[in-house]
Amino acid sequence: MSRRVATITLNPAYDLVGFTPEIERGEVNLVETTGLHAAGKGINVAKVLKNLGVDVTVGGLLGRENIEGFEQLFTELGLVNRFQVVEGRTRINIKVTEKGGDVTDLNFSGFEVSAENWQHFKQDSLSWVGQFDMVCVSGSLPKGIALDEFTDWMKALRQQCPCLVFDSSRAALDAGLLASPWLVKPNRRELEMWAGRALPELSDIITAAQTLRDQGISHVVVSLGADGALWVNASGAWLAKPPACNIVSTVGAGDSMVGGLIYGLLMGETSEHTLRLATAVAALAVSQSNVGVTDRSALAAMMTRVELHSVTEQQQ
Ligand SMILES: Nc1ncnc2c1ncn2[C@@H]1O[C@H](COP(=O)(O)OP(=O)(O)O)[C@@H](O)[C@H]1O
Ligand SMILES: O=P(O)(O)OC[C@H]1O[C@](O)(COP(=O)(O)O)[C@@H](O)[C@@H]1O
Repeated sequence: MSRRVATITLNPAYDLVGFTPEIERGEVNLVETTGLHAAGKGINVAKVLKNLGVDVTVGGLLGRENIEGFEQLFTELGLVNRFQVVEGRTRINIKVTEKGGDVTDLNFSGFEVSAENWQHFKQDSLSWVGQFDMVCVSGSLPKGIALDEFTDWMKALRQQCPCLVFDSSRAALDAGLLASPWLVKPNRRELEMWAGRALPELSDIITAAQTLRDQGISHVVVSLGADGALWVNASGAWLAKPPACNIVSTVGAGDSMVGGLIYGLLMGETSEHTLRLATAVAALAVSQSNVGVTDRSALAAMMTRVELHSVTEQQQ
């Protein structure tokens, strides 16, 4: 029986989120705490999907020593928990928003994964991923997981579940892309790092996205921060732009977009509708301290404010 969606987060995090008018480097900065959330990319995606009414299973690796906040979240949201517990602590990441809306991320390192942990995780995850309509792998890799091991696991995952969604950065992004996932969502900076060059114009981004498509990736969605997102697939290319938003925290904006994309695709919506929805979900996320869709009417209203157009050959 199909079990809808599973998200896998190999390196989750508690996000300590706060606000200070202006960060002064090398000085003592007083920060107003806006939240401490059990998070990490796949967990944020799962939260959005669950809010939208989709059954979600969450998996990956979690540190034993500070697991309670995650267990509480899974129970509260009714997420099916398939995380493997490893020795050590899940990391805490610090996210500080300044008055202009800039966010500084301090992403720390957490537990280290032993060879035995990784073997067990591979075996276990590959025994259940095939039950799902879509599987989303997102985020960085903890210490102990070699890049070639990650590529091999992603390839095996792709065999089990063709609709593999992937969102990562730096070396883990490069390693995961070698498995040709079904959908990938880099942000502009991540795409530039993968491409090894700056991508200043929309046409540069489209060219890089097409290169990824040529490598067997069906859907390439490039998120562009306040400028919105570009989606390139076999049917065309579209650009969505959100309205100007009051920024509380952009943390989880990308994850919210991934959640919206998965939701639209799962529901069989068109690319246009799905991109509009995902852009609206992400716009709501930046106006709050945490991710999630708590008000469906606010989402519907935000969708009407997203500007969306097809990117024609001429514009490309
Ligand atoms: N300042 C903003 N105003 C409105 N929407 C935003 C803003 N920043 C981000 N978003 C939305 O969130 C999406 C993801 O943000 P982005 O910064 O590109 O990704 P990531 O969080 O992965 O770095 C964007 O495509 C956009 O739809
Ligand atoms: O796994 P990474 O790449 O280190 O990122 C982890 C961080 O990304 C987040 O999932 C937020 O991601 P986005 O802002 O890209 O949506 C945080 O919850 C977490 O602290």
